[in-house]
Amino acid sequence: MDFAAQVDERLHNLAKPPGSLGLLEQQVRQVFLAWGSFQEELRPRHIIFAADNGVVRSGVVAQLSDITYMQSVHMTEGTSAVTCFCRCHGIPYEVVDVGIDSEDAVGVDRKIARGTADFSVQPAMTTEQFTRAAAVGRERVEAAKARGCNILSFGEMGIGNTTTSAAVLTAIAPAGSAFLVGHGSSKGNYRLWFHKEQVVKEALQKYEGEIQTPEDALRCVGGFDLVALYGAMLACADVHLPFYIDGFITAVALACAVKTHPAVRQYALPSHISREPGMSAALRLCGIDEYDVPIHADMALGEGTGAVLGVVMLKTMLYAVGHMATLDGINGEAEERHRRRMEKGAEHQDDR
Ligand SMILES: O=C(O)c1ccc[n+]([C@@H]2O[C@H](COP(=O)([O-])O)[C@@H](O)[C@H]2O)c1
Ligand SMILES: Cc1cc2nc[nH]c2cc1C
Repeated sequence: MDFAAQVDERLHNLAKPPGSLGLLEQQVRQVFLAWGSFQEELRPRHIIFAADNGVVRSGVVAQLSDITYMQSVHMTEGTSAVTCFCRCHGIPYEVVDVGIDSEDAVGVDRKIARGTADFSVQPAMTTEQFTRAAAVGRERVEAAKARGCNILSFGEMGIGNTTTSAAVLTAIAPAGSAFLVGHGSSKGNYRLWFHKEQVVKEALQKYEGEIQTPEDALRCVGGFDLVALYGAMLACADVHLPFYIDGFITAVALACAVKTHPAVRQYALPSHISREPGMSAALRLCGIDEYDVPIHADMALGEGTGAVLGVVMLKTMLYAVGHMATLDGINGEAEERHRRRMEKGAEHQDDR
């Protein structure tokens, strides 16, 4: 029996109606297949790539870009949403500074530049910067693997990165795809939203001749966080490490990675559906349907909040797989109990 058949048999034989744990079962199945073995313990790590985006100078966000630096510092101190989620569940994490606009680095210092260039004026980064950012992602995954991690979750922090993600997605999605640009962290600000759409549209016209591949799109209109995520996801496929994506930004990085190297899909687990309108389109490019996503909770924070919740669900499910009674066992017990009850019933009838 090949390993996939063994996994199916094991899950099918848990003491519950087959398939009744829905996506939890499907995800634990995917993780066993990614590992190529049954492992009982989850050794997670959450990796957050943080960077600033030059396109904020085109007025696409309402927030100060200084929030990238401040929130990344809070992450290292454990006082951001995602790092509270991690601490609550004992999940180790790291913040990787791939390009925060600050003199001092935050967390793991892999700063490539103090933010990207404004893509409405020039390509977001040079080819050399692209290569370095992708290598940072790969290096962090290899380091996690060397530490013995068997599951990763990815998050990001970067004011302006819903604009870079929408621009990359527009470049790689089928022509004419609608609703790829969203409100980002400025929910309900329609003036900003229209402007953002315009900035994305004009940039894609500007780089039309230059963008042929997902990598071109990431370099011209992406960000260092997106590129590091992209490099990290490619590396996960190479070292057989399954990983959870989070919201819109990580979904766009995944769409690029799957387009470049389709095997990445086998290692990628969706966690939640972001409120950003482009989320579903990005997932569909990866072959993931909205119904394949376990958490529909109107979240749109980023940082990897949904991804960490995915890890928590997986840990719960893995424990259940390791400790649940079997269907064969419970069926046998039920038959035995039934037989004894019938015998008892017959004895009572004899008594009468
Ligand atoms: O992950 C998402 O789906 C998501 C949706 C909206 C906002 N965000 C977070 O908010 C920031 C980007 O929003 P914005 O408006 O500055 O482009 C960035 O730090 C992301 O982590 C993240
Ligand atoms: C406060 C704040 C926290 C964030 N975390 C991720 N993106 C964010 C954007 C803002 C504005």
